Order: sequence, then C-alpha cells, then structure tokens
Amino acid sequence: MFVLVNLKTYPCDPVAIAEAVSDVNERTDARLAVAPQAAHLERVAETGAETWGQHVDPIEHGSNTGHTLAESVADAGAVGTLINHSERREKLADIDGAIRAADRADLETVVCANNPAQIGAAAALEPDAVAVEPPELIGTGTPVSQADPDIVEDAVAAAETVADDVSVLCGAGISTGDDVVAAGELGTEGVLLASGVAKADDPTAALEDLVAPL
Ligand SMILES: O=C(CO)COP(=O)(O)O
Repeated sequence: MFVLVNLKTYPCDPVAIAEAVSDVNERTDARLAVAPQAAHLERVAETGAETWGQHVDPIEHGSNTGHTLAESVADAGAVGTLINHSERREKLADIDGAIRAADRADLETVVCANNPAQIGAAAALEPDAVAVEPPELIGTGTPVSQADPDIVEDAVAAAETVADDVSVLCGAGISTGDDVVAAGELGTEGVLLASGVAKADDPTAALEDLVAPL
C-alpha cells in the first residue's frame, strides 16, 4: 500500500516529519511519501524521504508570475505531485494541463477528487493515480474507508471503467492501520492523509501505527 502524507499548510515541522517518513519507510513493505508546501520541498527531499509536491500549474517556463512550474518541483527533489484538491479546486482543463506538465517533468501524478463521478473524469485524463476524498470527512478523524465504504468502491469502479491502469487511493479521516487495511479491502492501492500525521504529537508513532498491519 502507498501511504502519502499531505502536510497542507499545517504548522508542523516538515523536516522532522520527513525524517520520520524516511525512517519508518525503511522498516515496512509499504511505500511512504510526504507532500510538503512548495517552499519546503528541497529541505524535505534532502532527508531522503520520498517527496511530493502539493500542486503544479498547467504552464511551461515563461511569463507566469506566482505559478508553480513542474520542472522546478522536480528540481527541488520531488518525484510526484498532487493535482487538484477539495482545498485547491481546479477546472478540468487545468487538471489536464497540470498532468501534462507533470509528465513533461517526469513527476508521478495523483489527482484528487470529491466523489466517484469526478474520479471517472479525472481517470480519463490518465494520471498515474486518483484519490477520492469526500470533503465532509476531511480533517474529521472519521475514516472514509469505514464511514463511507460505498464511495470508495464506487470510485474504484468509476476509475476502472475509463482506465484500467490508473491506481485509486482514498483519503479523509485516515489515521490508523485498520483504516489503511479497510482501504485496501475496498480495492484501493493506498491512502492519502494529512491531520493523522501532521497534527500528531509523535509523527513516528502515527506512521508506525498506519503501516503496522501491512
Ligand atoms: O485532505 C486530505 C489529504 O489530502 C485528508 O486530510 P485528513 O487526513 O486530515 O482528513
């Protein structure tokens, strides 16, 4: 299972969490990665943790003030990027352009979406993966894999209908190993989570708990 930790803009220490990700990753068969803010990418990547961006824009080098260029995210040490999010909503055309920009920079892509219909639309754009995250469960500590298993199974089916090689992750409220196991049983290949690690008093213990049953 893939465990991708999105640090959002939480007031956590991104380097300390990345060190915990790197450390726990060496002791599990699961794949762990961390997505810090753009300004922290380089310092996080230097820890050796698998590092992801939270966003890239559908642009090339040029006159794009304030934008995030996929090549710069890769240069900073990231190997992948999130695209779209309930907290960073993009138009379909921009999601498509961001996937192309990420492909150009050899960044792996996970497109987040709110529900199975959006997952189908996102999967049709052929990212590497999609992540279904019901907005009403984000940050609640109530795991989508247990609170709303139908949405996860429907998302897996929606993605398979349009593209059988796009992986599906799920997120929202994931914080324990049981949540990750439940996500796997519903047909996903991983989880995307934030507060369960970024707000934990002991991020290493939180990560160890997440991967313990895997
Ligand atoms: O939005 C999320 C990850 O992108 C999920 O956030 P929580 O894990 O805090 O619910």
